[in-house]
Amino acid sequence: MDSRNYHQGKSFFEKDDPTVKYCVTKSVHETELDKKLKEETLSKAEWYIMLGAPEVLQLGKNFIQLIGAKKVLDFGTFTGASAAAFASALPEDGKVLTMDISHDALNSIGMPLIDQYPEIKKKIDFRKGPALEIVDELIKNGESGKWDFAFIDADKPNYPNYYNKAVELVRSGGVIIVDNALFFGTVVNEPDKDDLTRAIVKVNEIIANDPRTNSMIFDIADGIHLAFKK
Ligand SMILES: C[S@@+](CC[C@H](N)C(=O)[O-])C[C@H]1O[C@@H](n2cnc3c(N)ncnc32)[C@H](O)[C@@H]1O
Repeated sequence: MDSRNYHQGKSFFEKDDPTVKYCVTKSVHETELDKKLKEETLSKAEWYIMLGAPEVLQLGKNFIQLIGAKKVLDFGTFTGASAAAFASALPEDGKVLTMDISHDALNSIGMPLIDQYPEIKKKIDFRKGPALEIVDELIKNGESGKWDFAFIDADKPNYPNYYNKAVELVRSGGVIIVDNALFFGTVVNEPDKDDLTRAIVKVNEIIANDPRTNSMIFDIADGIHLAFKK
């Protein structure tokens, strides 16, 4: 851990803030599985701070349904919370391809819960390996422009690469959510803090100047950069 306040922003760490509580109560609709994954991850995972914020996952679900998404890319599985949330918003024939270099947290915490919901599990393709290699393989196999939605939430130094690959893979009208766009305030207060912060600053710059997408940064949870493929 470093000097960042990793408890800043996400609603499950801001329980005493009445505005956060109001917004979450009025707009976040977690499934039973979403709630179980959140509770087990927060209580059992060593790196529980990595858990996706329910409000960000809700926004992802809303976009998935709005654009009629069927194919979702999920960069960073961890315990499976984002993959399971997105799968719950997809139609029967929808698919989430979720990528992670490790399945330790998934196997020990997430999968025993996901196993209890076969209708969700059958929509998720759990791939173990470096996400960059997996998406490069997709591009090589002619999958460019065939995906609807992407959520970028894996290793920070690769965020610029993941964004560029996601723009390539997502169709026109598709949506990309880049998580941690404010990186606990460091992109504003200490943009040169370290390689991780510099990578987030860089991806925000790439998106801001990208003629392939329209975009907007939102100050929810740890910040998200939304990109809409033209
Ligand atoms: C912030 S967590 C993902 C959280 C998850 N999306 C959620 O909503 O709870 C980041 C994950 O990225 C994974 N990761 C790190 N480097 C990676 C890489 N090169 N390729 C794929 N996944 C990676 C980590 O193992 C970790 O589980």
